[in-house]
Amino acid sequence: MQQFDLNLSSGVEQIELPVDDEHRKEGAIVKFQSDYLGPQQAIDFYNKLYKQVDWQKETLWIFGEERLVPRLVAWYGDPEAEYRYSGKLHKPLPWIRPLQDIKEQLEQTLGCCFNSVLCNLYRDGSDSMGWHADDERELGSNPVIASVSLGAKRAFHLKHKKNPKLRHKMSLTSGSLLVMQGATQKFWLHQVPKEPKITEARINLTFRKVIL
Ligand SMILES: O=C(O)CCC(=O)C(=O)O
Ligand SMILES: [Fe+2]
Repeated sequence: MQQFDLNLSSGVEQIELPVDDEHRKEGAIVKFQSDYLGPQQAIDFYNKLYKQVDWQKETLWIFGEERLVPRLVAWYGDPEAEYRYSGKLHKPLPWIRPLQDIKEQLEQTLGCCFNSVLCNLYRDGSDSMGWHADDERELGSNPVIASVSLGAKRAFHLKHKKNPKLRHKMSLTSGSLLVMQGATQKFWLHQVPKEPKITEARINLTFRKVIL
C-alpha cells in the first residue's frame, strides 16, 4: 500500500480516522497544512481563478425535483478524464494556467499525479456542500484527494458512515491543503455546512485522479 507524504513536514497535522479491521493497513488518513500556499500566493490564485474559471450553475435531482446546487462549479482536466458526479457525466474543460500551476505544485509535494480538478465557488456562507463521500468508481478504491482552499475560512466536517457519533471538525483557511487518502472515502462522509454569518466567497479545488 502506497502512502503519500507531504514533503513539507513543518506544520502538517495528521489525523488517523477509525476504519474496520480489514482496512487497518491502508487506514483513513487526513493530512492538513494550513500554510501550504503563502497568504499573497493564495490571494493571487483566488483572484485569477475567480475571473478565469468558467463557473457554472448546476442542478441536481432530489426526490423527483430538479434543484440548483448551492454553489458554482467547474470541472477541468485531461481530455479523457471524464467523471460522473451528482448523477451526471462531466467532460473536463481544458486546463487553465493557474489550475495547472497548483496541480504541478501538489504533484511535487505529494509525489503522485492528478488528471482533473473539481472547482467549487461558495459565494457566501449560504452556499454549502452536503454530506457525501468521493467514492465514485472512476476514482478507484483508495483515492488520494488533495483539496486546496482559497478565500473565506469555512468549516469542514467528517462523519463516520456507520457510526455518526464519530465526527471530526476542521477549519479550512485560505491557502490550506487538506489531503484525504487511504480508506477515508470508504468509511467517512464529509460536508461543508452553511454558515449564514459568512459574507465572503471561498474557492475550493479538489484535485483527483480519474482512473481511465
Ligand atoms: O469545499 C470543500 O472543502 C469540499 C469540497 C468537496 O468535498 C468536493 O469537491 O468533493
Ligand atoms: Fe468531497
